[in-house]
Amino acid sequence: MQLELTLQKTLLSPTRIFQLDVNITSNSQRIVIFGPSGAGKTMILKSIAGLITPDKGYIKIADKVLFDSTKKINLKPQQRHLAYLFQHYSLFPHLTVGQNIAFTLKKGLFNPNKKNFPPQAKQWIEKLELTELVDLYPQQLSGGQQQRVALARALTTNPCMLLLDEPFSALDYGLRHKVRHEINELQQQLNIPIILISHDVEDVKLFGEHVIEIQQGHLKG
Ligand SMILES: Nc1ncnc2c1ncn2[C@@H]1O[C@H](COP(=O)(O)OP(=O)(O)OP(=O)(O)O)[C@@H](O)[C@H]1O
Repeated sequence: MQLELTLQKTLLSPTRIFQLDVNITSNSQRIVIFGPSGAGKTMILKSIAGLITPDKGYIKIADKVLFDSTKKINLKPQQRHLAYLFQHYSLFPHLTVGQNIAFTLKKGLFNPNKKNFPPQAKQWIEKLELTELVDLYPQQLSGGQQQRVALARALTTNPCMLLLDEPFSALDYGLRHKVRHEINELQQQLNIPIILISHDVEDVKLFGEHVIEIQQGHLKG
């Protein structure tokens, strides 16, 4: 999928200034943005998702312009049709697995029904082999299971791209290896484009068809 991105953003804190200034063009279905902690990876991903607004820049995915500071285009996150999977999954602790997955599809104020899920939720519950877990709560799941629930919830909206923010960092070493390979297979099966950010070289090796290295807010090299 074609990605064109130019971003500039300055963040000021009392003790320092952080400047993000990057330019990325890619045709890859599997992009890894790699770099040390604090390099600006999450800021790039959140800018793509529409969760933070760059000072200046341009973001285009496929034929859709998501952000253009000169033309004052800034689509809302829900208009971008992207799914953002956070580092710590952000599941709702008071909702069951099934309700968590159905949550993004619900209309109105009430939580999703505990037993009847919309077809799009059912489809992902089955595909990600979560049928046996639908009645459990997030705290009753392993890290890998929570990860699958978060992924199912992200996929129910039919996103045109998955944004994965350090998706394996909360898992212990053994599970990280297993879940990394599961997600790799799933991405290939679904053929859904991903941008994955990580500071782990194993992610680069497995997912990095196009690797973008970032350091202190700038592309390396
Ligand atoms: N609200 C803020 N105000 C000031 N500086 C900020 C703010 N948010 C982030 N920063 C700074 O921006 C820089 C980039 O942060 P970002 O979260 O994008 O890094 P990262 O590469 O994703 O790191 P990590 O791998 O640790 O998640 C960091 O140096 C951080 O201190």
